[in-house]
Amino acid sequence: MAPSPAAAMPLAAEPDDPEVEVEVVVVEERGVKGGGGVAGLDEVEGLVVGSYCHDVLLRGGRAVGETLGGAAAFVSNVLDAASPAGASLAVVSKVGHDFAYATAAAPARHPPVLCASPTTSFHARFSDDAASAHAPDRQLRRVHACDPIYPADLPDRRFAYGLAVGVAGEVLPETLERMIRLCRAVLVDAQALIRAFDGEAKGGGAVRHVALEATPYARLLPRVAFLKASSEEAPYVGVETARRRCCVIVTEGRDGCRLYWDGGEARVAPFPAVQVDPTGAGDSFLAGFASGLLWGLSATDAALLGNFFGAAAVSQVGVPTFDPKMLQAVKQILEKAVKRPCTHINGNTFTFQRSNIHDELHKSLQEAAMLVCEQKQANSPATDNGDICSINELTSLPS
Ligand SMILES: Nc1ncnc2c1ncn2[C@@H]1O[C@H](COP(=O)(O)OP(=O)(O)OP(=O)(O)O)[C@@H](O)[C@H]1O
Ligand SMILES: O[C@H]1[C@H](O)[C@@H](O)[C@H](O)[C@@H](O)[C@H]1O
Repeated sequence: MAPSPAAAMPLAAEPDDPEVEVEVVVVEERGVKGGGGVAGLDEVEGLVVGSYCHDVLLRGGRAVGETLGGAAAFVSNVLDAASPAGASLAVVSKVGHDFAYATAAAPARHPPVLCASPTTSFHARFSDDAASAHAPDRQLRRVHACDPIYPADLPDRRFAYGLAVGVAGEVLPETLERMIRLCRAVLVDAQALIRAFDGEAKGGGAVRHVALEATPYARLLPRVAFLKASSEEAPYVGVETARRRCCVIVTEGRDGCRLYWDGGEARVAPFPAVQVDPTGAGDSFLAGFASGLLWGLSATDAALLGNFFGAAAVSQVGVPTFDPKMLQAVKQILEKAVKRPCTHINGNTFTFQRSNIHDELHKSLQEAAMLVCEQKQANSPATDNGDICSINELTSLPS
């Protein structure tokens, strides 16, 4: 998998920023010491910033499920499961005293900060006719909003990479800027930047989108490595402008995803899934993608891992539990595929183009994806992932 110089892009560090220069040296030293994990990682730490939340799923006017939500929960779930040995994670998340999932796997591993305000909560109203893969599959209302995450809430140390994954406007522009200073490479979910909330009248504020260019986040884009948006969010991101500043990934539901960088683009094929709940697909995609970069894959190859975990996420309600056999199979595939003992997050540049192992990697992961489908068929609908109530109408959520 030789890096392609034509498609290489420098990391988003400001050359005159002394803080960032120090970080480059420290992380590269860690990376080349090697010998730790399969991809040669030795203590590569990631930073995930975004709050856990409560999700209430509604259909036909009534609640059909209540689950742990928040991109940080889905993202840390995938990164903990799929990263190579030697990679660790710090999660900065805020919840209120009413938080119902402190003992669920992700928050138990990465405890949130407790605030006086209530836990962020969303009502997701599913329509009966989400026919197109690109149609909005649900209407979201933010019912409660926990405190924002301030720059001072971030740990005062350096990270190999960071994921800005707010759901309710909690990642402030100054917090993203601090992340950029602390992390060698930052990956951002557009939903953290472009969500606005209509009047918080009774019943909460409907989630809508604003143009990224009109937000204070826009000026930070040249220092972001990857920006992920769903096809619904893409028009607000302005892909043609944004791709000149960073690599933009647009997820297209069951159709997979597309990557756009300055000078090229690629389509990455999806994996089969039995969809029961689309919530968290984008979050799981982004984390799968980041773990692909950690394994040393090019961006287009890493997007395969994004599609893989996006598909796995829609197969379960709430934060998914992965079959250990499936995870073992995925890691074996990656160990076999990745020969070079380095990670692109630790290198000086990212490469974007598909490598010559892309198709083979897709085929092998497809076999592992079948394990997810088999697991789904073997399990009864209720999953043990911290649901408040079990949901019997799972298959009636739109597919
Ligand atoms: N039905 C599906 N079958 C297979 N893969 C899917 C399906 N739905 C989603 N995915 C995978 O998950 C990725 C993200 O999905 P999608 O584009 O729907 O994100 P999203 O709208 O941001 O999701 P959410 O906001 O619910 O987290 C897709 O790019 C794809 O790889
Ligand atoms: O739990 C979900 C999930 O994190 C989604 O990605 C986000 O769009 C929703 O707002 C949130 O409720």
